[in-house]
Amino acid sequence: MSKKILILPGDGIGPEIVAEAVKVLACLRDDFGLAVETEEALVGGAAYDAEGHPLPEATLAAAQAADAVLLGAVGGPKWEPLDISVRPEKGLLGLRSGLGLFANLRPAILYPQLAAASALKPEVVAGLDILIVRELTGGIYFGRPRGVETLDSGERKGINTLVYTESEIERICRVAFDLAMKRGKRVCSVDKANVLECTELWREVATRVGADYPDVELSHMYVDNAAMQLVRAPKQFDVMVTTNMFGDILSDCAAMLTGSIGMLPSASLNADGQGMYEPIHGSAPDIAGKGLANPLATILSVAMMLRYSLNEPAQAERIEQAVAAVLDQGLRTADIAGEGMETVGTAQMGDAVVAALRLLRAEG
Ligand SMILES: NC(=O)C1=CN([C@@H]2O[C@H](COP(=O)(O)OP(=O)(O)OC[C@H]3O[C@@H](n4cnc5c(N)ncnc54)[C@H](O)[C@@H]3O)[C@@H](O)[C@H]2O)C=CC1
Ligand SMILES: CC(C)CC(=O)C(=O)O
Ligand SMILES: [Mg+2]
Repeated sequence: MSKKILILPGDGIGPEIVAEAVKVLACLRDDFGLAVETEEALVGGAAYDAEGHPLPEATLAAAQAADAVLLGAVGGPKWEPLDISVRPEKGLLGLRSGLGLFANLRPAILYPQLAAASALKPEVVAGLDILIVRELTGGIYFGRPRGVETLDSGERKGINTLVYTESEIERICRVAFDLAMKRGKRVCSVDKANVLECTELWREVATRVGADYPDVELSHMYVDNAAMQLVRAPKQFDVMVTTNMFGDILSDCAAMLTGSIGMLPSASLNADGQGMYEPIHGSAPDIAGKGLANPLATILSVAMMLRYSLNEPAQAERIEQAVAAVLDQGLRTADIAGEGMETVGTAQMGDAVVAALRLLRAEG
């Protein structure tokens, strides 16, 4: 039976990069027998404009009914004047919480072909392969109370709250330890336990969970130091596990070690293995509509979908091989091009990945 994939292009560069990922999916379906069918729906600013809400009920229902969701990005200056409760980003957060996608996996892998594009010296990043495991449905992005209140004095007060229960911390830590068992057997739990009680609890629970994984070496690091260490000596990390906001920030930082934020895919998983897949970047309003965006993070997100939700690891590997092949050919969007290198646009890059896939088939 065909697996159902819901496609949510979103805003800004979202539709441009998703179109390339859909070409790749279509190639796997037509040339490699992948049994998938796709359906498209609105989310984010596009949904707000059409229906007055960034996450229409029909979109959430379609996402819940799908085997997996592929999302581009949401948001942009057009919707910034809106109240936060109806901004495009709220649609994304609603999807994450509505689907229970508490585990966000953000691999930061340096393709050797892009060593020169990394923000760090080649000898510091060669072979880089970090997995950031970010808690995605709790923490300060969801905590209550929240909002802006007006005090008796007339001054306004902004409030957001960092909240985690023990069970929320435990389940994300277990995901991190289980994944570490299949990788380098090291987990670094990132917190701010020196000042935030909530993350003092995080550290305690991470330590308790770690006791169930005697083969995994657990370390703890404050988030400020972790940001610095990522830039100083990133290869000390294998799996990093952290809160929603810290993981959001650290993964953008890690992206630059791989050459560009346009290279980092992600998987957001719930307890049933259902997932949403998206690049870690946003809607990039500065380059939207220009055909300049790098579609590889979105294409690599399809590979993660095949691996984590559709149980098609061989198809996932094909995509990864095809991406490596186009990089070998020297194809570069502007964000990963070295000085003086020729660049290609979004659609050319997507077409090249499809051509590389077809070549793999021809080569048997
Ligand atoms: N998952 C999502 O839908 C996310 C949405 N956003 C939203 O996106 C909008 C823009 O946010 P920013 O802070 O500017 O972050 P951004 O990630 O959209 O862009 C940051 C910088 O990276 C570049 N960039 C991003 N993706 C790229 C790609 N595929 N290829 C080449 N360059 C790329 C952009 O051109 C920009 O210079 C905001 O409305 C924000 O709320 C931000 C992050 C994630
Ligand atoms: C709406 C934001 C929380 C999205 C974001 O920056 C992210 O998930 O990386
Ligand atoms: Mg982010």
